[in-house]
Amino acid sequence: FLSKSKSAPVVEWPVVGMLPALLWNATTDLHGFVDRVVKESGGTFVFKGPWFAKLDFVLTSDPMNANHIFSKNFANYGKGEDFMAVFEEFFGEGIVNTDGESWKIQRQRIHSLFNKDGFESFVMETLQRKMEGTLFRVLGDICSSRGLGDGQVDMQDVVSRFMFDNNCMWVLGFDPGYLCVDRRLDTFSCGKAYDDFEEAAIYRLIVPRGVWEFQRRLGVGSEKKISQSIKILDEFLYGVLKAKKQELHKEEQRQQLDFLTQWMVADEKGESSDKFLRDFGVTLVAAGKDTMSSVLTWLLWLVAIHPEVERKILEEIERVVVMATPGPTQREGGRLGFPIITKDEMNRLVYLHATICETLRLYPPAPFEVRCAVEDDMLPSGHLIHKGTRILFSIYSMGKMKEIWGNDCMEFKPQRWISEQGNIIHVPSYKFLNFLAGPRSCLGKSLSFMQLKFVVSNLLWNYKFDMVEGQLVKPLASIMLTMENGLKMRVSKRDF
Ligand code: HEM
Repeated sequence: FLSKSKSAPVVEWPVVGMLPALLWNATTDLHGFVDRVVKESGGTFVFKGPWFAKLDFVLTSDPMNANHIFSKNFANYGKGEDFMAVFEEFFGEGIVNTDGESWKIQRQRIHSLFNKDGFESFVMETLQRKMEGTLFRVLGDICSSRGLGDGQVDMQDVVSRFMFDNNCMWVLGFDPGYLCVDRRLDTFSCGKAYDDFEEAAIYRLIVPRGVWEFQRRLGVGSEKKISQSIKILDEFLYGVLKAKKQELHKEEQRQQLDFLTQWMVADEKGESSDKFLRDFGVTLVAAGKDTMSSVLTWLLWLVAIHPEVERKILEEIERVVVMATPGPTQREGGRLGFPIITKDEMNRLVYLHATICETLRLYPPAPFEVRCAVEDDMLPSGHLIHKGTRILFSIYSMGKMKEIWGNDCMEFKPQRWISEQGNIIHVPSYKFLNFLAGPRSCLGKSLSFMQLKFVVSNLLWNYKFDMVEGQLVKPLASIMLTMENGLKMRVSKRDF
Protein backbone atom coordinates (compact mmCIF):
# COMPACT_ATOMS: atom_id res chain seq x y z
CA PHE A 1 0.00 0.00 0.00
CA LEU A 2 2.70 2.43 1.00
CA SER A 3 6.34 2.45 0.10
CA LYS A 4 9.26 1.47 2.32
CA SER A 5 10.95 4.27 4.38
CA LYS A 6 12.48 6.96 2.16
CA SER A 7 14.81 8.96 4.40
CA ALA A 8 15.02 9.38 8.15
CA PRO A 9 12.97 12.44 9.25
CA VAL A 10 14.49 12.31 12.76
CA VAL A 11 18.14 12.86 13.67
CA GLU A 12 19.89 9.83 15.15
CA TRP A 13 22.61 10.76 17.67
CA PRO A 14 25.42 8.53 18.86
CA VAL A 15 24.59 6.72 22.12
CA VAL A 16 21.15 8.32 22.71
CA GLY A 17 19.77 7.52 19.26
CA MET A 18 16.54 9.36 18.39
CA LEU A 19 15.36 9.72 21.98
CA PRO A 20 16.04 13.52 22.22
CA ALA A 21 13.63 14.24 19.33
CA LEU A 22 10.96 12.03 20.85
CA LEU A 23 11.25 13.56 24.32
CA TRP A 24 11.30 17.10 22.95
CA ASN A 25 8.23 16.58 20.79
CA ALA A 26 6.40 14.62 23.49
CA THR A 27 6.19 17.83 25.50
CA THR A 28 5.05 20.02 22.60
CA ASP A 29 2.95 18.13 20.03
CA LEU A 30 3.44 14.37 20.32
CA HIS A 31 0.64 13.23 18.00
CA GLY A 32 1.46 15.83 15.34
CA PHE A 33 5.13 14.79 15.49
CA VAL A 34 4.27 11.10 15.07
CA ASP A 35 2.00 11.98 12.14
CA ARG A 36 4.76 13.97 10.42
CA VAL A 37 7.38 11.26 10.94
CA VAL A 38 5.13 8.50 9.60
CA LYS A 39 4.13 10.52 6.54
CA GLU A 40 7.65 11.68 5.70
CA SER A 41 8.89 8.11 5.87
CA GLY A 42 6.22 6.74 3.54
CA GLY A 43 4.02 5.10 6.21
CA THR A 44 6.51 3.13 8.34
CA PHE A 45 9.51 4.34 10.30
CA VAL A 46 12.13 2.53 12.35
CA PHE A 47 12.84 4.44 15.56
CA LYS A 48 16.26 3.90 17.09
CA GLY A 49 16.45 4.29 20.86
CA PRO A 50 19.58 4.69 23.00
CA TRP A 51 22.20 1.95 22.73
CA PHE A 52 21.57 -0.99 25.07
CA ALA A 53 18.17 0.42 26.15
CA LYS A 54 15.96 -1.99 24.14
CA LEU A 55 13.91 0.99 23.04
CA ASP A 56 13.93 0.53 19.25
CA PHE A 57 10.45 0.31 17.77
CA VAL A 58 8.67 0.39 14.43
CA LEU A 59 6.20 3.21 13.97
CA THR A 60 3.55 2.62 11.31
CA SER A 61 0.14 3.71 10.05
CA ASP A 62 0.08 1.54 6.94
CA PRO A 63 -3.33 -0.20 6.59
CA MET A 64 -1.71 -3.32 5.09
CA ASN A 65 0.49 -3.58 8.16
CA ALA A 66 -2.62 -3.12 10.33
CA ASN A 67 -4.38 -5.96 8.56
CA HIS A 68 -1.33 -8.16 9.01
CA ILE A 69 -0.63 -7.34 12.67
CA PHE A 70 -4.17 -7.23 14.06
CA SER A 71 -5.85 -9.89 11.89
CA LYS A 72 -3.87 -12.11 9.51
CA ASN A 73 -0.88 -12.79 11.76
CA PHE A 74 -2.64 -11.96 15.03
CA ALA A 75 -1.00 -14.88 16.90
CA ASN A 76 2.43 -13.34 16.37
CA TYR A 77 1.64 -9.97 17.96
CA GLY A 78 0.83 -9.73 21.66
CA LYS A 79 0.90 -6.78 24.02
CA GLY A 80 4.34 -7.84 25.22
CA GLU A 81 6.02 -7.89 28.61
CA ASP A 82 7.27 -4.27 28.55
CA PHE A 83 3.84 -2.88 27.70
CA MET A 84 2.22 -4.96 30.42
CA ALA A 85 4.79 -3.72 32.94
CA VAL A 86 3.82 -0.11 32.13
CA PHE A 87 0.16 -0.78 32.93
CA GLU A 88 0.59 -3.45 35.62
CA GLU A 89 -0.37 -1.36 38.68
CA PHE A 90 -3.26 0.27 36.85
CA PHE A 91 -5.06 -2.43 34.86
CA GLY A 92 -3.41 -5.44 36.54
CA GLU A 93 -4.88 -8.53 34.90
CA GLY A 94 -7.74 -6.62 33.27
CA ILE A 95 -8.56 -7.65 29.69
CA VAL A 96 -6.61 -4.88 27.96
CA ASN A 97 -3.41 -5.88 29.76
CA THR A 98 -3.35 -9.64 29.18
CA ASP A 99 -2.38 -12.01 26.40
CA GLY A 100 -2.95 -15.70 25.75
CA GLU A 101 -5.36 -17.90 27.71
CA SER A 102 -6.24 -15.33 30.37
CA TRP A 103 -7.25 -12.82 27.66
CA LYS A 104 -9.27 -15.45 25.76
CA ILE A 105 -11.31 -16.47 28.82
CA GLN A 106 -12.03 -12.86 29.83
CA ARG A 107 -13.01 -11.95 26.29
CA GLN A 108 -15.53 -14.80 26.07
CA ARG A 109 -17.05 -13.98 29.42
CA ILE A 110 -17.25 -10.21 28.83
CA HIS A 111 -18.74 -10.87 25.40
CA SER A 112 -21.51 -12.92 26.98
CA LEU A 113 -22.16 -10.17 29.58
CA PHE A 114 -22.70 -7.69 26.71
CA ASN A 115 -25.18 -10.10 25.12
CA LYS A 116 -27.16 -10.98 28.23
CA ASP A 117 -30.94 -10.51 27.94
CA GLY A 118 -32.00 -7.07 29.02
CA PHE A 119 -28.44 -5.72 29.28
CA GLU A 120 -28.74 -3.21 26.43
CA SER A 121 -32.02 -1.77 27.81
CA PHE A 122 -30.46 -1.61 31.29
CA VAL A 123 -27.53 0.44 29.93
CA MET A 124 -29.72 2.79 27.91
CA GLU A 125 -32.16 3.34 30.78
CA THR A 126 -29.25 4.04 33.14
CA LEU A 127 -27.87 6.57 30.67
CA GLN A 128 -31.24 8.24 30.24
CA ARG A 129 -31.78 8.52 34.00
CA LYS A 130 -28.38 10.11 34.57
CA MET A 131 -28.86 12.45 31.65
CA GLU A 132 -32.35 13.61 32.60
CA GLY A 133 -31.77 13.65 36.33
CA THR A 134 -28.31 15.16 36.46
CA LEU A 135 -26.65 16.30 33.22
CA PHE A 136 -29.61 18.40 32.05
CA ARG A 137 -30.08 19.92 35.47
CA VAL A 138 -26.38 20.81 35.74
CA LEU A 139 -26.47 22.40 32.27
CA GLY A 140 -29.69 24.20 33.22
CA ASP A 141 -27.88 25.68 36.24
CA ILE A 142 -24.95 26.73 34.08
CA CYS A 143 -27.26 28.49 31.62
CA SER A 144 -28.96 30.37 34.39
CA SER A 145 -25.53 31.41 35.71
CA ARG A 146 -25.91 29.47 38.92
CA GLY A 147 -23.03 27.26 37.80
CA LEU A 148 -19.53 28.52 37.16
CA GLY A 149 -20.74 31.95 36.04
CA ASP A 150 -21.69 33.63 32.69
CA GLY A 151 -23.10 30.37 31.32
CA GLN A 152 -19.52 29.19 30.80
CA VAL A 153 -18.11 25.81 31.67
CA ASP A 154 -15.35 23.38 30.78
CA MET A 155 -17.37 20.85 28.78
CA GLN A 156 -14.50 18.35 28.81
CA ASP A 157 -14.81 18.24 32.59
CA VAL A 158 -18.61 17.93 32.46
CA VAL A 159 -18.72 15.06 29.94
CA SER A 160 -15.85 13.30 31.66
CA ARG A 161 -17.73 13.33 34.99
CA PHE A 162 -20.95 12.31 33.27
CA MET A 163 -19.34 9.38 31.48
CA PHE A 164 -17.46 8.29 34.60
CA ASP A 165 -20.67 8.14 36.66
CA ASN A 166 -22.57 6.50 33.82
CA ASN A 167 -19.94 3.79 33.31
CA CYS A 168 -19.64 3.12 37.03
CA MET A 169 -23.40 2.60 37.11
CA TRP A 170 -23.43 -0.17 34.53
CA VAL A 171 -19.99 -1.65 35.20
CA LEU A 172 -20.01 -1.51 39.03
CA GLY A 173 -23.71 -0.92 39.78
CA PHE A 174 -22.89 2.24 41.72
CA ASP A 175 -23.18 5.98 41.00
CA PRO A 176 -20.22 7.87 42.55
CA GLY A 177 -21.98 11.17 41.83
CA TYR A 178 -19.06 13.15 40.39
CA LEU A 179 -21.53 15.05 38.25
CA CYS A 180 -23.97 16.29 40.80
CA VAL A 181 -26.66 18.98 40.93
CA ASP A 182 -26.41 19.82 44.60
CA ARG A 183 -22.71 20.54 44.65
CA ARG A 184 -20.56 22.67 42.40
CA LEU A 185 -18.13 20.76 40.21
CA ASP A 186 -15.80 19.89 43.07
CA THR A 187 -12.72 17.65 43.14
CA PHE A 188 -13.00 14.78 40.70
CA SER A 189 -10.39 12.58 42.38
CA CYS A 190 -11.10 9.31 40.53
CA GLY A 191 -11.32 10.99 37.12
CA LYS A 192 -8.12 12.86 37.87
CA ALA A 193 -6.48 9.59 38.91
CA TYR A 194 -7.33 8.09 35.50
CA ASP A 195 -6.13 11.21 33.64
CA ASP A 196 -2.91 11.49 35.65
CA PHE A 197 -2.04 7.87 35.07
CA GLU A 198 -2.76 8.04 31.34
CA GLU A 199 -0.61 11.14 30.93
CA ALA A 200 2.26 9.68 32.97
CA ALA A 201 2.05 6.34 31.12
CA ILE A 202 3.25 8.06 27.93
CA TYR A 203 6.51 8.82 29.66
CA ARG A 204 6.87 5.19 30.72
CA LEU A 205 6.34 4.13 27.12
CA ILE A 206 9.01 6.38 25.64
CA VAL A 207 11.87 6.22 28.14
CA PRO A 208 13.95 3.10 28.83
CA ARG A 209 12.19 0.79 31.32
CA GLY A 210 15.10 0.97 33.78
CA VAL A 211 14.69 4.79 34.00
CA TRP A 212 11.03 4.83 35.03
CA GLU A 213 11.51 1.83 37.31
CA PHE A 214 14.31 3.71 39.08
CA GLN A 215 12.13 6.84 39.38
CA ARG A 216 9.34 4.67 40.77
CA ARG A 217 11.62 3.36 43.49
CA LEU A 218 12.52 6.97 44.39
CA GLY A 219 8.90 8.09 44.07
CA VAL A 220 9.77 11.18 42.00
CA GLY A 221 8.44 12.96 38.87
CA SER A 222 5.49 11.42 37.07
CA GLU A 223 5.98 8.25 39.13
CA LYS A 224 4.81 10.14 42.19
CA LYS A 225 1.60 11.01 40.34
CA ILE A 226 1.15 7.39 39.33
CA SER A 227 1.42 6.04 42.85
CA GLN A 228 -1.08 8.65 44.09
CA SER A 229 -3.51 7.69 41.29
CA ILE A 230 -3.26 4.00 42.10
CA LYS A 231 -3.96 4.67 45.76
CA ILE A 232 -7.13 6.63 44.92
CA LEU A 233 -8.40 3.99 42.51
CA ASP A 234 -7.62 1.11 44.89
CA GLU A 235 -9.55 2.79 47.69
CA PHE A 236 -12.48 3.46 45.39
CA LEU A 237 -12.67 0.00 43.82
CA TYR A 238 -12.05 -2.03 46.99
CA GLY A 239 -14.72 0.08 48.72
CA VAL A 240 -17.27 -0.71 46.01
CA LEU A 241 -16.30 -4.37 46.13
CA LYS A 242 -16.69 -4.64 49.88
CA ALA A 243 -20.17 -3.12 49.76
CA LYS A 244 -21.17 -5.40 46.89
CA LYS A 245 -20.00 -8.55 48.67
CA GLN A 246 -22.07 -7.69 51.73
CA GLU A 247 -25.20 -7.45 49.60
CA LEU A 248 -24.59 -10.34 47.24
CA HIS A 249 -26.50 -12.93 49.27
CA LYS A 250 -29.75 -11.03 48.56
CA GLU A 251 -31.70 -12.29 45.55
CA GLU A 252 -32.61 -8.73 44.56
CA GLN A 253 -28.90 -7.80 44.36
CA ARG A 254 -28.03 -10.94 42.37
CA GLN A 255 -30.55 -9.88 39.70
CA GLN A 256 -28.75 -6.59 39.04
CA LEU A 257 -27.38 -6.47 35.51
CA ASP A 258 -24.18 -4.51 36.15
CA PHE A 259 -21.01 -6.31 34.99
CA LEU A 260 -19.43 -6.69 38.42
CA THR A 261 -22.52 -8.30 39.98
CA GLN A 262 -22.99 -10.62 37.01
CA TRP A 263 -19.33 -11.64 37.04
CA MET A 264 -19.45 -12.37 40.79
CA VAL A 265 -22.72 -14.30 40.53
CA ALA A 266 -21.31 -16.45 37.71
CA ASP A 267 -18.15 -17.09 39.75
CA GLU A 268 -19.86 -19.53 42.13
CA LYS A 269 -16.63 -21.17 43.24
CA GLY A 270 -15.13 -17.79 44.17
CA GLU A 271 -12.15 -18.24 41.81
CA SER A 272 -11.82 -14.50 41.12
CA SER A 273 -9.70 -12.83 43.79
CA ASP A 274 -10.48 -9.32 45.08
CA LYS A 275 -7.43 -8.10 43.19
CA PHE A 276 -8.77 -9.55 39.94
CA LEU A 277 -12.23 -8.00 40.53
CA ARG A 278 -10.55 -4.64 41.19
CA ASP A 279 -8.60 -4.97 37.89
CA PHE A 280 -11.77 -5.95 36.06
CA GLY A 281 -13.62 -2.89 37.39
CA VAL A 282 -10.81 -0.38 36.76
CA THR A 283 -10.34 -1.68 33.21
CA LEU A 284 -13.97 -1.67 32.13
CA VAL A 285 -14.73 1.73 33.61
CA ALA A 286 -11.66 3.08 31.75
CA ALA A 287 -12.60 1.32 28.49
CA GLY A 288 -15.95 3.12 28.41
CA LYS A 289 -15.33 6.38 30.25
CA ASP A 290 -12.14 7.63 28.59
CA THR A 291 -13.11 6.73 25.05
CA MET A 292 -16.65 8.09 25.24
CA SER A 293 -15.77 11.36 26.97
CA SER A 294 -12.98 11.93 24.45
CA VAL A 295 -15.22 11.55 21.39
CA LEU A 296 -17.99 13.64 22.97
CA THR A 297 -15.60 16.49 23.77
CA TRP A 298 -14.02 16.61 20.30
CA LEU A 299 -17.46 16.35 18.68
CA LEU A 300 -18.87 19.28 20.67
CA TRP A 301 -15.91 21.39 19.57
CA LEU A 302 -16.07 20.36 15.90
CA VAL A 303 -19.82 20.98 15.74
CA ALA A 304 -19.43 24.38 17.43
CA ILE A 305 -16.92 25.53 14.80
CA HIS A 306 -18.92 24.02 11.89
CA PRO A 307 -22.41 25.56 12.20
CA GLU A 308 -23.55 23.92 8.94
CA VAL A 309 -22.95 20.49 10.50
CA GLU A 310 -24.92 21.48 13.58
CA ARG A 311 -27.82 22.65 11.41
CA LYS A 312 -27.90 19.36 9.49
CA ILE A 313 -27.85 17.30 12.71
CA LEU A 314 -30.79 19.31 14.09
CA GLU A 315 -32.73 19.02 10.84
CA GLU A 316 -32.22 15.25 10.91
CA ILE A 317 -33.39 14.94 14.53
CA GLU A 318 -36.45 17.00 13.68
CA ARG A 319 -37.26 14.85 10.63
CA VAL A 320 -36.49 11.41 12.09
CA VAL A 321 -37.45 11.77 15.73
CA VAL A 322 -39.57 14.84 16.43
CA MET A 323 -41.97 14.74 13.48
CA ALA A 324 -42.22 10.97 13.75
CA THR A 325 -43.22 10.94 17.42
CA PRO A 326 -46.11 13.32 17.99
CA GLY A 327 -46.68 11.99 21.53
CA PRO A 328 -43.64 13.28 23.38
CA THR A 329 -43.48 16.36 21.15
CA GLN A 330 -46.88 17.51 22.31
CA ARG A 331 -46.17 16.58 25.88
CA GLU A 332 -43.47 19.23 25.92
CA GLY A 333 -45.85 21.91 24.71
CA GLY A 334 -45.19 21.69 21.01
CA ARG A 335 -41.58 20.66 21.04
CA LEU A 336 -39.53 17.70 22.09
CA GLY A 337 -37.64 18.47 25.27
CA PHE A 338 -36.06 15.10 25.75
CA PRO A 339 -36.20 12.86 22.71
CA ILE A 340 -36.69 9.24 23.72
CA ILE A 341 -35.12 7.77 20.61
CA THR A 342 -36.13 4.27 19.60
CA LYS A 343 -33.60 1.82 18.20
CA ASP A 344 -35.15 2.13 14.76
CA GLU A 345 -34.90 5.94 14.86
CA MET A 346 -31.34 5.62 16.05
CA ASN A 347 -30.51 3.61 12.91
CA ARG A 348 -32.06 6.32 10.77
CA LEU A 349 -29.90 9.11 12.25
CA VAL A 350 -27.44 8.68 9.37
CA TYR A 351 -25.96 12.18 9.38
CA LEU A 352 -25.34 12.01 13.12
CA HIS A 353 -23.70 8.62 12.69
CA ALA A 354 -21.48 10.11 9.98
CA THR A 355 -20.57 13.04 12.27
CA ILE A 356 -19.48 10.63 15.00
CA CYS A 357 -17.37 8.61 12.51
CA GLU A 358 -15.78 11.78 11.16
CA THR A 359 -14.92 12.95 14.68
CA LEU A 360 -13.39 9.55 15.45
CA ARG A 361 -11.37 9.65 12.22
CA LEU A 362 -9.73 12.99 13.02
CA TYR A 363 -9.58 12.58 16.80
CA PRO A 364 -9.35 8.88 17.74
CA PRO A 365 -9.85 8.45 21.52
CA ALA A 366 -7.09 5.80 21.56
CA PRO A 367 -4.48 7.47 19.28
CA PHE A 368 -2.11 4.50 19.10
CA GLU A 369 -1.78 0.78 19.73
CA VAL A 370 1.34 -1.05 20.90
CA ARG A 371 2.21 -4.63 19.97
CA CYS A 372 5.28 -6.85 20.36
CA ALA A 373 6.43 -9.57 17.94
CA VAL A 374 6.53 -13.10 19.34
CA GLU A 375 8.68 -14.42 16.43
CA ASP A 376 10.59 -12.89 13.49
CA ASP A 377 8.28 -11.68 10.75
CA MET A 378 8.11 -9.53 7.60
CA LEU A 379 5.53 -6.73 7.39
CA PRO A 380 3.67 -6.09 4.10
CA SER A 381 5.54 -2.73 3.95
CA GLY A 382 8.76 -4.74 3.56
CA HIS A 383 10.13 -4.16 7.08
CA LEU A 384 11.80 -7.06 8.79
CA ILE A 385 10.56 -7.49 12.36
CA HIS A 386 12.75 -9.33 14.85
CA LYS A 387 11.33 -11.30 17.74
CA GLY A 388 10.66 -8.90 20.65
CA THR A 389 10.42 -5.76 18.47
CA ARG A 390 7.79 -3.28 19.60
CA ILE A 391 5.38 -1.87 17.03
CA LEU A 392 3.63 1.41 17.61
CA PHE A 393 0.60 1.79 15.40
CA SER A 394 -0.58 5.40 14.94
CA ILE A 395 -4.38 5.44 14.58
CA TYR A 396 -4.19 9.24 14.78
CA SER A 397 -2.02 9.35 11.68
CA MET A 398 -4.03 6.76 9.78
CA GLY A 399 -7.13 8.95 10.04
CA LYS A 400 -5.26 11.72 8.21
CA MET A 401 -3.83 9.78 5.28
CA LYS A 402 -4.58 11.08 1.78
CA GLU A 403 -4.20 7.54 0.43
CA ILE A 404 -7.27 6.46 2.42
CA TRP A 405 -9.38 9.60 2.81
CA GLY A 406 -8.41 11.72 -0.21
CA ASN A 407 -6.87 15.17 -0.58
CA ASP A 408 -9.42 16.76 1.76
CA CYS A 409 -8.41 14.39 4.59
CA MET A 410 -7.67 17.23 7.01
CA GLU A 411 -11.18 18.71 6.63
CA PHE A 412 -14.11 17.84 8.86
CA LYS A 413 -16.73 16.54 6.40
CA PRO A 414 -19.31 14.10 7.81
CA GLN A 415 -20.77 13.84 4.29
CA ARG A 416 -17.80 11.70 3.20
CA TRP A 417 -19.34 8.82 5.16
CA ILE A 418 -22.67 8.94 3.31
CA SER A 419 -23.33 7.21 -0.03
CA GLU A 420 -25.46 8.65 -2.85
CA GLN A 421 -28.28 6.39 -1.66
CA GLY A 422 -28.08 8.01 1.77
CA ASN A 423 -26.51 5.07 3.63
CA ILE A 424 -23.37 4.95 5.76
CA ILE A 425 -20.34 3.93 3.69
CA HIS A 426 -18.61 0.95 5.25
CA VAL A 427 -14.84 1.44 5.64
CA PRO A 428 -12.95 -1.79 6.49
CA SER A 429 -11.69 -1.85 10.06
CA TYR A 430 -8.02 -2.09 9.02
CA LYS A 431 -8.40 1.35 7.40
CA PHE A 432 -10.63 2.86 10.10
CA LEU A 433 -8.89 1.34 13.07
CA ASN A 434 -10.58 3.27 15.88
CA PHE A 435 -12.21 0.17 17.35
CA LEU A 436 -9.27 -1.97 16.23
CA ALA A 437 -9.55 -4.93 13.82
CA GLY A 438 -9.45 -8.70 14.19
CA PRO A 439 -9.90 -10.93 17.25
CA ARG A 440 -9.03 -8.16 19.69
CA SER A 441 -11.39 -5.52 18.37
CA CYS A 442 -13.49 -3.42 20.75
CA LEU A 443 -16.33 -5.26 22.49
CA GLY A 444 -18.25 -2.06 23.18
CA LYS A 445 -18.49 -0.68 19.62
CA SER A 446 -22.20 -0.98 18.92
CA LEU A 447 -23.11 0.07 22.46
CA SER A 448 -20.87 3.12 22.03
CA PHE A 449 -22.66 4.27 18.90
CA MET A 450 -26.06 3.89 20.58
CA GLN A 451 -24.96 5.83 23.64
CA LEU A 452 -23.22 8.52 21.61
CA LYS A 453 -26.20 9.08 19.33
CA PHE A 454 -28.52 9.27 22.31
CA VAL A 455 -26.37 11.75 24.23
CA VAL A 456 -25.39 13.96 21.29
CA SER A 457 -28.90 14.25 19.87
CA ASN A 458 -30.36 15.13 23.26
CA LEU A 459 -27.61 17.61 24.06
CA LEU A 460 -27.69 19.44 20.75
CA TRP A 461 -31.48 19.47 20.57
CA ASN A 462 -31.80 21.15 23.93
CA TYR A 463 -28.67 23.27 24.25
CA LYS A 464 -26.43 25.44 22.14
CA PHE A 465 -22.69 25.20 22.77
CA ASP A 466 -20.51 28.12 21.67
CA MET A 467 -16.77 28.41 22.02
CA VAL A 468 -15.38 30.87 24.54
CA GLU A 469 -12.98 33.01 22.48
CA GLY A 470 -9.21 33.04 22.88
CA GLN A 471 -8.50 29.42 23.84
CA LEU A 472 -6.07 27.04 22.23
CA VAL A 473 -7.61 23.65 21.49
CA LYS A 474 -4.95 20.95 21.19
CA PRO A 475 -4.47 17.31 22.18
CA LEU A 476 -2.56 16.46 25.33
CA ALA A 477 0.37 14.04 25.05
CA SER A 478 -1.37 11.11 26.68
CA ILE A 479 -2.41 7.58 25.83
CA MET A 480 -5.99 8.92 25.47
CA LEU A 481 -6.79 11.85 23.20
CA THR A 482 -7.97 14.48 25.65
CA MET A 483 -7.71 18.27 25.25
CA GLU A 484 -4.71 19.80 26.97
CA ASN A 485 -6.52 22.97 28.07
CA GLY A 486 -10.06 21.63 28.44
CA LEU A 487 -12.96 22.96 26.34
CA LYS A 488 -14.47 26.17 27.62
CA MET A 489 -17.91 26.69 26.16
CA ARG A 490 -20.82 29.04 26.64
CA VAL A 491 -23.99 27.02 27.12
CA SER A 492 -27.44 28.39 26.36
CA LYS A 493 -30.89 26.82 26.22
CA ARG A 494 -32.29 26.54 22.73
CA ASP A 495 -35.38 28.57 21.87
CA PHE A 496 -37.98 26.84 19.79
C1 HEM B 1 -15.86 5.56 21.08
C2 HEM B 1 -15.76 4.60 21.96
C3 HEM B 1 -14.71 3.51 21.96
C4 HEM B 1 -13.55 3.39 21.24
C5 HEM B 1 -12.98 4.35 20.19
C6 HEM B 1 -12.93 2.14 21.65
C7 HEM B 1 -11.72 1.67 21.16
C8 HEM B 1 -11.13 0.48 21.55
C9 HEM B 1 -9.82 0.03 21.11
C10 HEM B 1 -8.89 0.78 20.17
C11 HEM B 1 -9.59 -1.17 21.69
C12 HEM B 1 -8.33 -2.03 21.59
C13 HEM B 1 -7.51 -1.81 22.84
C14 HEM B 1 -6.25 -2.63 22.89
O1 HEM B 1 -6.21 -3.78 22.49
O2 HEM B 1 -5.25 -2.08 23.37
C15 HEM B 1 -10.75 -1.48 22.50
C16 HEM B 1 -10.89 -2.64 23.24
C17 HEM B 1 -11.92 -2.86 24.11
N1 HEM B 1 -13.03 -2.05 24.31
FE1 HEM B 1 -13.43 -0.32 23.38
N2 HEM B 1 -13.71 1.56 22.60
C18 HEM B 1 -14.80 2.35 22.82
C19 HEM B 1 -15.83 2.13 23.72
C20 HEM B 1 -15.93 1.04 24.54
C21 HEM B 1 -16.95 0.85 25.52
C22 HEM B 1 -18.11 1.81 25.82
C23 HEM B 1 -16.70 -0.34 26.12
C24 HEM B 1 -17.47 -0.95 27.23
C25 HEM B 1 -16.94 -1.23 28.39
C26 HEM B 1 -15.51 -0.91 25.51
C27 HEM B 1 -14.95 -2.11 25.83
C28 HEM B 1 -13.79 -2.63 25.30
C29 HEM B 1 -13.18 -3.87 25.73
C30 HEM B 1 -13.70 -4.81 26.80
C31 HEM B 1 -12.00 -4.01 24.98
C32 HEM B 1 -10.95 -5.13 25.09
C33 HEM B 1 -11.03 -6.08 23.91
C34 HEM B 1 -9.93 -7.13 23.96
O3 HEM B 1 -8.81 -6.86 24.43
O4 HEM B 1 -10.20 -8.23 23.51
N3 HEM B 1 -15.06 -0.03 24.55
N4 HEM B 1 -11.67 -0.46 22.39
